[in-house]
Amino acid sequence: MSLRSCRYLLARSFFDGRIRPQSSLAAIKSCDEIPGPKPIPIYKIFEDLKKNAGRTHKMYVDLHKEFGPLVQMKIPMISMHIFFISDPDLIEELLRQDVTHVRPPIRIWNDYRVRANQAFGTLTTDGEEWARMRKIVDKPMLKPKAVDNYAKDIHIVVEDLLDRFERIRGPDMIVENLSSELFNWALESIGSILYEKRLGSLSDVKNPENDKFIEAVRSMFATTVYLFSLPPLLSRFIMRSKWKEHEEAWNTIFRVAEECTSAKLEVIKNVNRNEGEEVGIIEYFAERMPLKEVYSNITELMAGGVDTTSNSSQFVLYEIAKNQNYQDNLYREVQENIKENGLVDLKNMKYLKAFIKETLRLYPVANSVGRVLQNDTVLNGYLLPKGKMIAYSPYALGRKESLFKDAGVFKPERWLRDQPGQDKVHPFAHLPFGFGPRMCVGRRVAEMEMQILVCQMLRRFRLELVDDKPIDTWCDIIISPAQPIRLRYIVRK
Ligand code: HEM
Repeated sequence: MSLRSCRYLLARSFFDGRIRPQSSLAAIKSCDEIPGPKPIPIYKIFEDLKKNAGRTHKMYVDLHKEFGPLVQMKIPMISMHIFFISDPDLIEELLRQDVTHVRPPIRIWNDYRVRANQAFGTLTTDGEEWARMRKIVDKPMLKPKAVDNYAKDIHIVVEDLLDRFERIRGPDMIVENLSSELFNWALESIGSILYEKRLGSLSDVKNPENDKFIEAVRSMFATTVYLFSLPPLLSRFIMRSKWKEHEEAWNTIFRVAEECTSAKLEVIKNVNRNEGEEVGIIEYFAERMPLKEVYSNITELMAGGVDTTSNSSQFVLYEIAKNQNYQDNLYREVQENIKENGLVDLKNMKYLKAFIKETLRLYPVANSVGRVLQNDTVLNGYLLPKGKMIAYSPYALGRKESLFKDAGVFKPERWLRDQPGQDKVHPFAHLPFGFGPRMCVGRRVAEMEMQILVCQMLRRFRLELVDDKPIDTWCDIIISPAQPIRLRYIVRK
């Protein structure tokens, strides 16, 4: 940015009142002065992608170690200019003042919707359209009372998973392919909430459509890594086969979700409701948004509900098996909170919640959470112009020693506030679900699914690691285990 345009932005920001009067004009620096690596030329993008395959989350750790809490990255040929922050005070300043909640779009996802004549859902849209839809989606997805109503179904799905584990365990008590089992469980859980019916992902005779959906979500994320940093037209031209794979993945995702949604809409047509009667999610949406948006939002919720909860749950089970003393603590808490109806009362389970929080600190699903600045903004003494992208990496924050003592150590106690001598954690140092009105809409469902999974799993099994080989993380848009997690499931007497 030239000095002239920088001065112009500064002057404009003063008039707009976005720079506090005490900030002296001379002290505010241009964003060009923010430290960062040398811009990647376009011909090196593929080399860079290859070099960092699966490790972009670790790259963010390295970036902040080398360049500090505010870093800039540039790919000039495609006009990509993004800032990364890892100081929770700055993250708080940014997210609290942000009233527009515009996330950097993943252009190929949007491009697919336009080309396939599909509507956008809350995941892919912004501005007034997003705000209108999000208001509708929030109620059945985030309101605690609404989410409590899903507990019974989530519980039944977990029990089916555990019955299945007992059936498929080998003589050595090992369940192979945990990731596939948990993908199916997560799909079954979100399906039971959205469609109020069972999809059959956990039965021995499976519906092939479920496998196709799971594979399509995996492929959609995996191909996104290659395609998203280029303009859609260019990536379609240069990486034809990846584009085809990406498009086919979305076709399957939309087709399977649409078939389930249409079947539910057919059922709803024939139901006579009493005034004020509680309705399910699809009916609730259908009364409040155009049909095309019902389809797109249900599709995005179904797709968003699979890899996220399943990968996090894999890490939760791994840490339980790895830390037998923590497993004992968890089991004790579960036993103390069994209600008369046989279900576990999740409300008071502080240790369980701390355990899941600690898992998401070390293994957050989202690689980065970003916003597009809607105003010229001064952050850390630099002027960041309107329209620029800014992001934080939950993984880099979680691994930062200055924010978490013994950052590499799994220690659920750090989240128990009533324990003496606990370090105070900055509230903006741990945001695995994002923050504010744009926060993950599936958060409460995901938390409840994981909590019920752990409780019921521990009531039935003691978990043990098969071997001591460390498990690394892999990242393609979302973070997952780099190696298969192999556990023994020993039935409790
Ligand atoms: C451990 C589980 C999960 C994690 C860690 C997670 C994380 C996130 C994060 C970081 C965001 C971006 C938030 C922001 O920009 O501030 C997000 C958005 C979103 N998530 Fe999740 N998620 C999880 C589970 C789920 C589930 C189960 C669903 C579906 C039921 C879901 C659906 C969505 C959707 C639709 C959005 C976009 C919302 C919007 O932009 O308005 N997520 N999630």
